[in-house]
Amino acid sequence: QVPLQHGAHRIGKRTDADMNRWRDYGLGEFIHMGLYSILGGDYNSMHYDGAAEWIRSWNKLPHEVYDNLYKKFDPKNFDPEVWARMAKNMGVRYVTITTKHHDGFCLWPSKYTDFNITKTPYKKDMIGPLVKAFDQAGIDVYLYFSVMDWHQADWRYDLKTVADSVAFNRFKTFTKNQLTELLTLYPQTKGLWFDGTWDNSWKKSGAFSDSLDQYLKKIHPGLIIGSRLRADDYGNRHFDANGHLMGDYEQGWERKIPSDYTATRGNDWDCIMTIPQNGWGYSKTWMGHWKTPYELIEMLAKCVSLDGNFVVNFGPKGDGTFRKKELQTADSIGAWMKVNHEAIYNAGYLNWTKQDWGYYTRSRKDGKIYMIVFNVPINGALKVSPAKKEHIKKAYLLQDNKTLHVEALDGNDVFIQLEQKNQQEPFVIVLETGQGGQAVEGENKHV
Ligand SMILES: COc1ccc([C@@H]2N[C@@H](C)[C@@H](O)[C@H]2O)cc1
Repeated sequence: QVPLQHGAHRIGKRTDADMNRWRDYGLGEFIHMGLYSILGGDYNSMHYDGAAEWIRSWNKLPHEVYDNLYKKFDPKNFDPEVWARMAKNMGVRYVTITTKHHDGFCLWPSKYTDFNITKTPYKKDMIGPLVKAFDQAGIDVYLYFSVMDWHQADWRYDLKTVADSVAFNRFKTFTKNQLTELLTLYPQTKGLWFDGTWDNSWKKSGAFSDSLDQYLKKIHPGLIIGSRLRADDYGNRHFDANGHLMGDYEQGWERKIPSDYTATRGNDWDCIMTIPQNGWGYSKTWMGHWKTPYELIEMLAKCVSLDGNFVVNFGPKGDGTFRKKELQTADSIGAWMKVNHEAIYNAGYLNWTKQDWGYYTRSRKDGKIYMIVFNVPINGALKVSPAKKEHIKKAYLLQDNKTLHVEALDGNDVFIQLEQKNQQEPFVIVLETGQGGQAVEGENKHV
């Protein structure tokens, strides 16, 4: 064990009520809205092929052109109730909204910089109405905040000179002030989602990141902060020099999902995912493959089966509306969740052997076991190998309670026989199990 002042202060999961609520979310939504939403990845009829919210870093776009976009920022058709209803219908239980991305533009009336929404034609605060609308819809709100701030003269990528450190100390104070402002203006906020913390300047500020984390939780008890905020004494991020997670959950799964349970290291975690291949802010022309609702539902099932949450990102247009394909995606996921949410909400990992047909989840409320089926075998027989002392007593379709035939195999394995094999979308089977005792009777019991 390396002695650390600013490594993990808690070993193992955080288990208070706020964190237990976070663990049970299952499905979430991310929203990226900012000046970049105006351009949609294009400038001067050229298309930037990077992530649209990074267009300011494109050498074909002069910084002062980008930074003057605030003069055009006017989401005329923005309606927080519409955003909240879309999320509610999709079945999400938490939403993370960008308050300030790397470009430094603030969607709230910050008194620490004029580069904020009150100086735009729109003038009004967007964060307050969104927090209120989501909160009233029963959706927990988290605020995305980029530490890296390209607009602030005191931002530094590295600390090479005394002057760098003097400037960066001013920057740290600015950052702490803005975060205090956000938590004071929007007390319903359940957590902060930090980004832009990979540069050397921040890696050398482990002590500050630790004291900031503790300060924010002191002024906002219960606040949830992932592992992307802190650096330890040696600049390690997410996991300290002793391999312990620094944060309330692992926040590294961006556009990727753990391969198996081992890869989660037993921590809480969530995966944030773009619907296109990459790109978080609105892009007029989507590059590459647009994930279907089927693919997103399979990612959701996989995340929950590995004790994580799954968060789908949306990038509204500069006028404050969502593109049609995003609305359709939210609708399709919502339709599936209406029927199958029992297998997703308050559910998590089950230590049974993974089978080809799909994923197991187990309810944290009543221990019920769910099979989320994506691949039906040609013979319609779904293999289930319960853990040693667990036996399948009954199997039925969640959508219509139809009991399915269970055939005992060797040991306490079973085949669950599907009567029809032409399902058009993923479906859920509920398993009722008994500890010990007699397995389900099978006609041709193998001896
Ligand atoms: C590969 O480097 C990056 C840096 C920043 C990001 C930002 N994190 C996501 C949550 C988006 O905000 C993206 O701009 C993504 C990849």
